[in-house]
Amino acid sequence: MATPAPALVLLPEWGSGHLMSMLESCKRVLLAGAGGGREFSITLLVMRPPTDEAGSEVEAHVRREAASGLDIRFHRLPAVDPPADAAGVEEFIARYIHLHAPHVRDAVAGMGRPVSALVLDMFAAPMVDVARDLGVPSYVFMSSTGAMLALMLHLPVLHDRVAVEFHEVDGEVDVPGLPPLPPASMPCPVVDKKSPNYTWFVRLGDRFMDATGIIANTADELEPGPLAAIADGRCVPGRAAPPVYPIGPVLSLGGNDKRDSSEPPHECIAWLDGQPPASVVFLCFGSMGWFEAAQVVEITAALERSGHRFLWVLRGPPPAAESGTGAPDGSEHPTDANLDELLPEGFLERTKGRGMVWPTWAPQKEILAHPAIGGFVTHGGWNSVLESLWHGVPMAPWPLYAEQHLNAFELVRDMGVAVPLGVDRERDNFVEAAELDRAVRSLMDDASEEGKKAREKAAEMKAVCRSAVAAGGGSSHAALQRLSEALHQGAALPKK
Ligand SMILES: COc1cc(-c2[o+]c3cc(O)cc([O-])c3cc2O[C@@H]2O[C@H](CO)[C@H](O)[C@H](O)[C@H]2O)cc(OC)c1O
Ligand SMILES: O=c1ccn([C@@H]2O[C@H](COP(=O)(O)OP(=O)(O)O)[C@@H](O)[C@H]2O)c(=O)[nH]1
Repeated sequence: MATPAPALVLLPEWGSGHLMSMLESCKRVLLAGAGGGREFSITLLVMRPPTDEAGSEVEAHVRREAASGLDIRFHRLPAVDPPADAAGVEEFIARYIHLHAPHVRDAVAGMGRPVSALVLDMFAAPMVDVARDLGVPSYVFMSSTGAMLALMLHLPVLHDRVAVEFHEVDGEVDVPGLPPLPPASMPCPVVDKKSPNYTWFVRLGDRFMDATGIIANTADELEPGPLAAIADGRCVPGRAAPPVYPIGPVLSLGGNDKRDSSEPPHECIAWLDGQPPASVVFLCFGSMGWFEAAQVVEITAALERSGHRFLWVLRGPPPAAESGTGAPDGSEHPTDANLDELLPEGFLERTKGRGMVWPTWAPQKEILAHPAIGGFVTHGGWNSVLESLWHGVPMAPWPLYAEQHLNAFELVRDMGVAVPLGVDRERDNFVEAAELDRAVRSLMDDASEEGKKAREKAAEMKAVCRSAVAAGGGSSHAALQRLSEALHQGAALPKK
């Protein structure tokens, strides 16, 4: 009897940005392997998400992927009780995932076939120990930037070197491979060293070092500085980091992404069809972004003043925002906005013909692909950034949560694909109307030198992204081949 194809066993965090980006990346491994005579199968370990909303999203992904025709199996892990005493979101996620360790162990041990990798979400990195005990390789999947990866690997070193809070540092924070970092660009989980979130991030960075490899949704040419720093062993002096495989950009597909060509276009797309090329600024803030009424007023004032055409995805507060009882994993989604309540009187009439406000989930990838889009005001989530770069759209980053302040810094200062937007981090990332107006003009005005540079750089990055994943010489394609080979070589039957 033929030996079954070795398995890639995936343990994603349940959030769509993490789960789909890991799965899409591993599907590429599957397809690359099949082309090179290296067969793999995928088994996705499904944790019961901590909220019903996340549960329904995961189920929708499972149903769709089960019907994809690829060799993807789903293994539901037994439910565990969520930690009741977690003080922060990242702590909650990491601890909740870690409680599944015995079930992950049982699932991998019982695969009944060689295992090429236990592929772990960044929040699941401590489970490299499970893989080691079973004698199978472990890979961390980094759904964020190479810069965030360099920072996380370096964090245990920074922890020893920098005794004070980062905002108390005199000057900037040095992370190998990055320009000196203003403390205001540090990611949310590390801004308070007394928080268990910080402790977890130090621990996660440390455990990344014990993985067999790291799969990253980025490309060598997009982030040469941080990726070289990691490869040269500069992030943790005296210790070589695991090999990093930058196989991106992998654009993650969500549930609403695939439109049948026989369907009429989405309303946003139909509206864009009537706009001149590169004339519309698109504003959209990820799966969790929403604004208080006072901020909405500032945005409307800026959009009225700038005079530019706009498509604005405006969402309302999540149901729990009023009661202050958010989801423990921080994943509560905004509601559909009530435009009559949120927008100042007369705004829609005054901007009629040149502006559209869309109050619910929008087809962001399709929108960014539309020729009418000339710029993107984005929260700077890494998936949104990759989608923007894929289509050569310059950005103005408005970071809101997670690692997005770091992403914003990298986009403006390192990659040059974005114009800066002044965000007041002390005031819940508030942006004044005058500042948004200035940034939109800078991004969109033909005469703006700053915008011109960002547009040119974004166009360059579009070419870079596409050539990186191209067969026959693309750096990400080559990384995928190296990864496929390493996975093929490393396959081992789990020890019982
Ligand atoms: C990458 O660094 C961080 C990521 C997160 C984080 O946490 C999270 C938790 C959930 O339960 C559901 C989620 O969807 C979710 C998403 C999330 O980060 C997003 O990940 C994207 C990449 O896949 C992207 O980079 C976005 O910018 C993120 O918003 C949290 C965190 O600390 C708060 C991180 O440092
Ligand atoms: O109205 C929306 C809002 C978001 N997205 C998609 O949701 C993902 C957001 O991921 P990102 O990493 O940018 O941010 P997160 O939501 O995880 O913070 C991206 O693929 C977007 O295209 C979308 O399609 N429509």
